Amino acid sequence: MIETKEINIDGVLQAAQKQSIDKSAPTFVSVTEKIDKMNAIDFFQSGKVLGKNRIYWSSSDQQTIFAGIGDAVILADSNASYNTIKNKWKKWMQNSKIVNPYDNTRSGPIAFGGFPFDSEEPAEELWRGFDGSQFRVPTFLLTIDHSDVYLTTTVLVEEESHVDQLAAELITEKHQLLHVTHAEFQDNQIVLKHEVDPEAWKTLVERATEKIAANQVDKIVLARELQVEFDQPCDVGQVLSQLQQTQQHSYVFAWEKDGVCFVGATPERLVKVNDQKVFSACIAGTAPRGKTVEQDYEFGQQLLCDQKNREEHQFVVDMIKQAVHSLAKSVHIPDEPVLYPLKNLQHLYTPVEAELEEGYTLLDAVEKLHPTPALCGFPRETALDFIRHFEKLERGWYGAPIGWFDQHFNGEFAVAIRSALINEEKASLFAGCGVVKDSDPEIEYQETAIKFTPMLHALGELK
Ligand SMILES: C=C(O[C@@H]1C=C(C(=O)O)C=C[C@H]1O)C(=O)O
Ligand SMILES: [Mg+2]
Repeated sequence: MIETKEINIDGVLQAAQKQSIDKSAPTFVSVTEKIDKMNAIDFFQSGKVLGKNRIYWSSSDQQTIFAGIGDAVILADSNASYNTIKNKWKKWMQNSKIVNPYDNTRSGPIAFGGFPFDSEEPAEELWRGFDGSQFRVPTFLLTIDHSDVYLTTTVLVEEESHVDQLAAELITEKHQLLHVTHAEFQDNQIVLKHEVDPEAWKTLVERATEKIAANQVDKIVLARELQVEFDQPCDVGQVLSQLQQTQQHSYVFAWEKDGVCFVGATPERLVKVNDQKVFSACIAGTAPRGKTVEQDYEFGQQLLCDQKNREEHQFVVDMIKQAVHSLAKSVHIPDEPVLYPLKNLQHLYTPVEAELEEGYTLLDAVEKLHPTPALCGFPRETALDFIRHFEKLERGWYGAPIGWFDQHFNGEFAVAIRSALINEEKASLFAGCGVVKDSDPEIEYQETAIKFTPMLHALGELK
């Protein structure tokens, strides 16, 4: 049984309404309480009953986990402007009533969402509804930070709001979410699998290598799609549970909108900012895991010495270094990459640490960094142009920044790879790879095939 500390939500809402009347503007109300231990995926799953949009985020070390239900406040911009999102958030924070007795910003009001991979690509068929940049502050947010568990309730109170009714609704819904003893999960089963035109994709890789050979560009990241069908609507909670259990060292995320859910387990941090300290990461260059310890070691050593993979990696390091230097000081980047082991494959990894210059925020860093050569290529504009014209896939939020920020723009964004867009009985999976001058289309094809596997297994691939 979960006991929450008594907070007089009625009283807070009434005070907020007074504030709304005084300012002739709605008030952003956020109330945080500490609660007993609760499993975040159970919380996510219980949100299904309320029929509201859900979000999920687990940091790659699983020390910070969020699960959110409902849209209390939406920050969106169809042009995917970073500034618009920043300004909208600042405005809400100025018109707010925040009750958070805990000295932990992850427990207060937090916005979750993402920017598209390419702000100039319209959201069409597949990504309908995911146009532009979109963030939301969930009505109910469960935060698990190390061993502390919080529940933050957010609501807008307007001059005309019926606060008694609002308070009653929130209390009922909160009860429904917190008092689930057994969240129900359903096994997913893939019944159909379709790779979208692999031959055309290999031809495209060849075309990219020709462009590289002609010295028009150095690296282009090309992605492809794999479509699957289930025997019944896919249970996203079950997918998250699988990803969380199997994909260590990965950010596990879900962002649901009107029954369509973007889900993934990505190893790639774009940027994290905490009290002006910046952490970014260069992840590019890939090898499979070995079947034995010896073989695994051998593959790892080969990867570390492999010219082609080192080149793929170095473009990312050089660009991130330059971007971070433009808004931060005390930049620390090791000279050599190390291995980043995942369940099915291993990458070359170079961590980046720095201190953000005053006046810059997390969103400035995201804007500067995205898209890195890990997802796009180098030089950026030429690679982007190639992707726009020749890649068949509608990328949407694949390869894009997805993450969260708090009241003071502390937060974290990951790069949304190793991901899938789930729409009831159907899902599309995405995987890409860095094409450089020595790329062989067949080998790149196999690399993307391995990148699909974690998601395929989590979705219930037919064994
Ligand atoms: C593009 C993806 O991954 C990127 C490409 C990699 C590569 O080609 O070696 C490795 C990690 C990421 O930088 C993806 O997983 O979809
Ligand atoms: Mg590669």
